[in-house]
Amino acid sequence: MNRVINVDLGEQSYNIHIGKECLPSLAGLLAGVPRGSRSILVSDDIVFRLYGEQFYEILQSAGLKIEVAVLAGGESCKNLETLGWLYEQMISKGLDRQSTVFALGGGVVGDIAGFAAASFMRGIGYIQLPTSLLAQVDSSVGGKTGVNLSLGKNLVGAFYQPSLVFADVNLLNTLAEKEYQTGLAEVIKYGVIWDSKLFDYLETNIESIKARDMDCLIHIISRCCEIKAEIVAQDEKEKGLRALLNLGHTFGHAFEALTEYKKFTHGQAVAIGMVYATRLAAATDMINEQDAKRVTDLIKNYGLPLHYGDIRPSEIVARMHLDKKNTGGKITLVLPAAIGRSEIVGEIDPAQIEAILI
Ligand SMILES: NC(=O)c1ccc[n+]([C@@H]2O[C@H](COP(=O)([O-])OP(=O)(O)OC[C@H]3O[C@@H](n4cnc5c(N)ncnc54)[C@H](O)[C@@H]3O)[C@@H](O)[C@H]2O)c1
Ligand SMILES: O=C(O)C(=O)C[C@@H](O)[C@H](O)[C@H](O)COP(=O)(O)O
Ligand SMILES: [Zn+2]
Repeated sequence: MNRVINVDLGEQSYNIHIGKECLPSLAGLLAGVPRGSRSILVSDDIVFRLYGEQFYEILQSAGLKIEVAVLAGGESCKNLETLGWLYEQMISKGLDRQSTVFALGGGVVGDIAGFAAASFMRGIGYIQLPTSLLAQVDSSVGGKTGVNLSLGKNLVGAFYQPSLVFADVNLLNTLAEKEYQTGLAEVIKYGVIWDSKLFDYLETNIESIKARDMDCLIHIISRCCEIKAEIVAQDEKEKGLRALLNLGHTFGHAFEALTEYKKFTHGQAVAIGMVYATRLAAATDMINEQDAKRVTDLIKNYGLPLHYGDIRPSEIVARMHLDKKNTGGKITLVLPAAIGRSEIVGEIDPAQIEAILI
């Protein structure tokens, strides 16, 4: 039986299905997808090679006319050029306003395909089929779609909700170790911002989680999706509360952009960002030393990096000024106050940030 979590957004509400070896149940969930028009399965090279045929057959067996578009994949392809290419594919393959986009892959595919769906012919339906841990716990839920610019992450995009999220945890068996760790960074984030019990669970079950025990994964993915659904239902467009999901991201996005999206995965950059957000919180007595140590130790114990390397602190702070949470040129950050509780703090002095970037 799949776990089902509802994202309660009025007319835009949808379900997240999470299960083990649950692919056969997907076809039965597609009743609402219009059959008269062509749909498109968007994926990346690696995922399509592993799972493309299987998903293609499931979608066909549900009576859909399916076209395919395969991106090169990786963070450096999450840009306007790839988006333009995808629009051309959608036009040349005969998609129309009743068409549906199926995003099969990690967060990169999900964010690009979601934004293509949001903007193609002013918006068509889309379904998230997340295949990475990061996508199953975070990016497939909540409707943030978009692409990067060379100046900064996700600077162009839309809030646009999918009609279904379907996650088969068994797909994670083929995920490279670094990509698995990258998803764990976002999982740790949920523990720090919202749920001390989840944080304890991550500390206690480290060996089973590292070994990708399926029951642990179902527990973690379900809990992260529940938290995200709760936050998004209260603040879909990030007027306030939703910004908590950005813990570590203002630093992390700067690390990613300054290394041309090549040195760190998103989760690695967020992990380092959480270390520095925690350091800043400790320096301003917002969090006690013991909790601050627990955050950094957990990140380290899951094999994630703790330092950004040889980027100049002044450049990091300059990039942090481009973050979408800022207003009037002042930096806003999410800082941890305790395990399970973080706060959105505005008007942070850039010199204070630079001082902890050691
Ligand atoms: N929209 C949101 O709310 C949100 C949330 C978090 C992150 N993001 C975005 O998500 C992106 C990162 O996502 P990601 O970590 O999934 O990266 P990704 O999409 O690049 O996937 C990572 C790598 O894993 C491969 N892969 C994916 N599933 C696989 C599987 N089952 N087996 C083997 N290989 C597999 C991919 O081909 C890729 O090489 C970033 O661009 C980030 O900004 C968005
Ligand atoms: O869903 C959200 O809200 C998040 O902030 C989740 C983040 O993990 C994710 O990386 C998101 O894409 C960052 O959003 P951004 O608005 O800072 O670009
Ligand atoms: Zn993120």
